[in-house]
Amino acid sequence: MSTRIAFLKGHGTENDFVIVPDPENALDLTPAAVAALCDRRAGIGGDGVLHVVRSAAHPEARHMADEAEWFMDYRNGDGSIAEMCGNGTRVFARYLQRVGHVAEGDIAIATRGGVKRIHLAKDGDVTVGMGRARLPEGDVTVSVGERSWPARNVNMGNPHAVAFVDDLAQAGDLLAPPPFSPAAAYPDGVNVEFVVDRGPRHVAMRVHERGSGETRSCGTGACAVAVATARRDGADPAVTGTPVTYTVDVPGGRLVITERPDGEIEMTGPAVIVAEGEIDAKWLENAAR
Ligand SMILES: N[C@@H](CCC[C@H](N)C(=O)O)C(=O)O
Repeated sequence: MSTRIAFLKGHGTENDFVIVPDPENALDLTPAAVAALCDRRAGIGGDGVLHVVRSAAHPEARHMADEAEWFMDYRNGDGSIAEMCGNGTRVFARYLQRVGHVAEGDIAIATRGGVKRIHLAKDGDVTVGMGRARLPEGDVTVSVGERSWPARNVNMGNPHAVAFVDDLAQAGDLLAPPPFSPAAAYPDGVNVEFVVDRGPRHVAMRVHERGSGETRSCGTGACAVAVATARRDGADPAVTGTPVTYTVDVPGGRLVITERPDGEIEMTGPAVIVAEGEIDAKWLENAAR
């Protein structure tokens, strides 16, 4: 193995990622190695890792290789695997553009949540087709300390609980995952969004992400919030035949989410690469154990 492994660092509305290009899927990125890379003191630091692999070289993505050459093997900061990462898809696309794997315009990438279509402007925002939301039936409750709120269960490929609160400060320090019930609603854990109104079709949120803690933004979370807010507001594009757009402010910036009458959701926001460097392979090998 070479003694140096290339990496880049990027973010989308301050949801930040260590990008590890590994076209032939040669690296052994164990959960411990991912957690070490994401460690903000002893590692590089990030909410998660975007492992960049050719779809044809990854057992989970081979079936998508005809549609999308590149697979976003996303990992949470604690090393766990998640089905989807919305901000990650934008940053992943920006990386592919930067190194010349794709040109600006329309591209496709493979994710565990299926193939995602992305529109990549040269320097501007990136738009991702996020697919449809699923809204499983059943009451869900989330709590922080002594307070509890009813939450809407929204699945964007990954699970979300969306709670409307009076003030985002009610979410507290979010150092631990907010407890939820019933446990059966989310057998694999959940991302929890706390939401307040900011104006017509404009909300703000904070999020505690499964596997990463409180982050400055969550793209799938913002989509879940837009859909939950639309239904609360009595807006359903499938019924009215008219697209609905919400602006979702996150601590790290702003995302714009549109739900179309066919249920397809589009998310638009920034994606920035901030640095490139080399990882010491020996350090990573030790961290991987
Ligand atoms: N930050 C991401 C979501 C990442 C996955 C999530 N923590 C999970 O475990 O489902 C986003 O932008 O969507």
